[in-house]
Amino acid sequence: MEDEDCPDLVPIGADGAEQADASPGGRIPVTIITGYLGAGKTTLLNYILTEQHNKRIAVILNEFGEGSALEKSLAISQGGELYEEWLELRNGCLCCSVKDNGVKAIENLMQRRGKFDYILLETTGLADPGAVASMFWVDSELGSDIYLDGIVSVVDAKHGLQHLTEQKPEGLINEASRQVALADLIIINKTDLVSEEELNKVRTSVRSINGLVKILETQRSRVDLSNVLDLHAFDSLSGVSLQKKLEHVKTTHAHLDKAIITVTFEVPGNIKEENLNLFIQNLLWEKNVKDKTGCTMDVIRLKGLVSIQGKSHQVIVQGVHELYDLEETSVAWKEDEKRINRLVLIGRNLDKEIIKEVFIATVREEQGNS
Ligand SMILES: Nc1nc2c(ncn2[C@@H]2O[C@H](COP(=O)(O)OP(=O)(O)OP(=O)(O)O)[C@@H](O)[C@H]2O)c(=O)[nH]1
Repeated sequence: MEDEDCPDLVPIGADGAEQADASPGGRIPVTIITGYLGAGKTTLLNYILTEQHNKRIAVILNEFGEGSALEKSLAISQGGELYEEWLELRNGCLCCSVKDNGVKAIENLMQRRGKFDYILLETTGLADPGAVASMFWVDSELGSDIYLDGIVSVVDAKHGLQHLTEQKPEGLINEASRQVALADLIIINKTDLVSEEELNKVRTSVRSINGLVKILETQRSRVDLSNVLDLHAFDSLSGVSLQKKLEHVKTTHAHLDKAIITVTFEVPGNIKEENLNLFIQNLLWEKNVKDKTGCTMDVIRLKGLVSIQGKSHQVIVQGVHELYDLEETSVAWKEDEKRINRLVLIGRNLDKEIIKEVFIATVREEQGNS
């Protein structure tokens, strides 16, 4: 498919002419919608596009088939008119294909800047949303015009448990679990198809993977859009809400061997930025932090608020796979406030005590100083 086939605009609202308020800095948010096959992603997309929210939304559909490129159409009826949106991303290596074609598609979209103010990107049910997120989170050329707002993962209430608990051969990750691990919002959909007991099991399973994520339960992917759009999950604006969340997050326990879990810990005191970088790089890049059995701790998502020496405000730590970022938030440390570092890690082979020990050892020099 040629460049001009990138998604067109989807006018939203009574006449489609009104622009919503610009995002901070005039940048356009990107929300990644992920979830296992048939969970209800397209249903969610259609719901968002047809709800009233005073935004003009561009849609990217990212489909990969078995061995050949697929294309998919999405027809949106709005105000009696039918808009058909197309985007085809060529198949091949998943990450490269997503990256190359995705950036190109966005570049094309950017040329129409001003005509839309939100991007929704639906990944295929088998995609690693982390690879897609990395592309939007760090690309420096695009960084100034768009930003990753959040990852929304739809879970099928009926089949989700089976997908989440499916044992993969050694070394392979369960994609459904990874999608839950990376999510900033989980929508458990199709609740009409399950009993309360079954729903509890799915909810428990989701929570055991991701102790931080907000969970909504619904039918036909109908959710209050304020929970889905403008999450600011990857920028320092989320610092305020993250603080409360971190205080309540608990370390979870694996239901299965090798399952993805959430680990959280607190360490008081100020730390040096370079020591924090060292800790994170050992974990995410060098991968030299091991569990008791010698397995490498595999961190998929990292979030935290820390107290960096010389900084008057809390610093937010964000990580997705091997990428991470530190950014000062608008939350100032109060004069009499106890300085503290809180981290949440989601991944495999995580051992809370070992990670905490490694953290303390890496930042030790600065403990107790202010
Ligand atoms: N019973 C029931 N069916 C639903 C619900 N939500 C969506 N469906 C149906 O489930 C099927 C799959 O929904 P989609 O929105 O296409 O799911 P998807 O995640 O986009 O699917 P893929 O793109 O194939 O991965 C469709 O037939 C929907 O109509 C729900 O809450 N309850």
